[in-house]
Amino acid sequence: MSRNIVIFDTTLRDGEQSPGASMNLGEKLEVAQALVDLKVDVIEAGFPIASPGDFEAVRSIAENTKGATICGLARCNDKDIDRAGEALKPAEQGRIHVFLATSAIHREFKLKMDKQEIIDRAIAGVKRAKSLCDNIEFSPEDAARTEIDFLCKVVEAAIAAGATTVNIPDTVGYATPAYMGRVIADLKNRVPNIDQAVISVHCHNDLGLAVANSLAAVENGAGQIECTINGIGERAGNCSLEEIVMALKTRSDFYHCETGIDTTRLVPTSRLVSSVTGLEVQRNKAIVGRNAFAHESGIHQDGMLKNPTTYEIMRPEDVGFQKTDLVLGKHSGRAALADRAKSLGYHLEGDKLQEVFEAFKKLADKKKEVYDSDIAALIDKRVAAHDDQWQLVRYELKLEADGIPAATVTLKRGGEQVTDTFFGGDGPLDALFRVIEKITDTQVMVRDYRVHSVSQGKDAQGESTVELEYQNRLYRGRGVSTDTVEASTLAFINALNRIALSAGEPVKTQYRDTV
Ligand SMILES: CC(=O)SCCNC(=O)CCNC(=O)[C@H](O)C(C)(C)COP(=O)(O)OP(=O)(O)OC[C@H]1O[C@@H](n2cnc3c(N)ncnc32)[C@H](O)[C@@H]1OP(=O)(O)O
Ligand SMILES: CC(C)C(=O)C(=O)O
Repeated sequence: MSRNIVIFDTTLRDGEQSPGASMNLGEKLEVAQALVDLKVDVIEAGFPIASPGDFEAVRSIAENTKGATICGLARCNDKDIDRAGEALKPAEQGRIHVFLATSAIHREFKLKMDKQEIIDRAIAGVKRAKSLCDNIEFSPEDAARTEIDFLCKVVEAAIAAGATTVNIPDTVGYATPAYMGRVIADLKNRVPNIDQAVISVHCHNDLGLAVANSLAAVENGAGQIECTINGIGERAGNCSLEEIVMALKTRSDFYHCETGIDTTRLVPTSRLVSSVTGLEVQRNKAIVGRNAFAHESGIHQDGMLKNPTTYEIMRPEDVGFQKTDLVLGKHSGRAALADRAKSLGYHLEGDKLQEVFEAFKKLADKKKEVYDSDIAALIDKRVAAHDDQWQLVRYELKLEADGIPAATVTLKRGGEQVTDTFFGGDGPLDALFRVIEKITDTQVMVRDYRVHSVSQGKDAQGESTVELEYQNRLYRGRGVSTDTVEASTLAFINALNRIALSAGEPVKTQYRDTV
């Protein structure tokens, strides 16, 4: 049976503690709504005593954001707790999160309290918070560096005083997975009232282990994970929400746990947080980085085209990316090149594929990434290099006395030059296309046709693009000229040449002499 793990998001509190990540009220409300859409269970909206702005952010999120528990942080003193209680008043479901450090280092140097004072203060703080709100979380800050016997005592006292969630922070990212797992197992085994509260973990990433430590905690019985979008937070950050959620989902066979997160919202939420905080997501960041579903090497791309499960353990659509990205570069092979060419409207195989592949490898040695426009240019250059391709010599358009268009076109190919005329059609351009079909002996359907200006002024260049259907495949053509009719004619011929290049000899078809 699957166990539900509560996802506690602290992007707006610990995440905002990343240097330079401050968000204004409007941005915080927007992020809070995105977190609701993502379906997190708890949103830690801020630390109300920290400033009037933080108080107003927590109050306003409590008032306006429905669909998640809204939490406010407080030190273990009356002023902080009362301020948090006040900010959370408008919430449908509120939670006060009281923290007090318990490790020897923090007791001695920071708080200057002995063990008994810590226990007494924790009990008093939880009781005060409980008088304002039913849902209370208590965190023994720096728990991972706290003596385990003392930690058990503090946790037992906090639960007895009314804490409904006990959060075990690895405040300085000191734990390792086996160690974190053991702390949680010890609390489960040694604290008599532990089952009266949810055990939570809050892991920092100083050793790059925040997600691994959180997973180890889950494996040993933790029921809540504290995390942030993109893993932002104090210093090296916190456990990344997207990574922990996808680890639990992808390895549900091992953890037998689930979360309520709508994982298709992960990428949009990551982008929103990155844009409001100004903290960029590194390209190779797991789950949401630009390269997370990008493949550049030929062997991987070939495997991906045969079956995506060969090189992907998750589907990009499941986290909110549109699709896998097969990036063409110096490590790519023929399979990926042919696939990309196909998506651009060319169909390469055999010798033609080999010829373009050799030119592609030379280019890829010089360029980091080969873009679609590079591939199209390579293939088009090959088209132009062949004198077995049709070229426009001249064209003439007239309207006959009865208003019927007449298009006369001269095309050449190698040593051959052909002139022909077509009368009729759906207009002058249709007449032009028909006569070209007649000369080239190729019958196509025009699926799309566009003209737009690509430069400015009276002598602006017009660019025409056409999309032709031929034998159930689409071929695109492009033409540029200051004369838009000529641009359209060139685009049509360009597409017909691509048909010839890709499919070998044009298939002879009957010319349609009626519209
Ligand atoms: C691990 C964490 O992430 S905890 C959250 C950290 N986040 C923040 O600190 C962000 C917001 N903080 C702030 O705006 C300010 O620090 C404030 C407003 C909370 C406090 O400011 P100040 O009153 O000027 O105190 P300052 O920050 O200099 O020092 C912290 C004081 O809180 C005490 N303190 C620290 N933690 C606790 C606690 N959990 N319970 C009670 N007292 C605590 C410290 O001992 C120190 O007290 P002292 O001045 O008597 O030595
Ligand atoms: C307040 C606590 C949970 C915290 O942020 C930490 O210990 O890192």
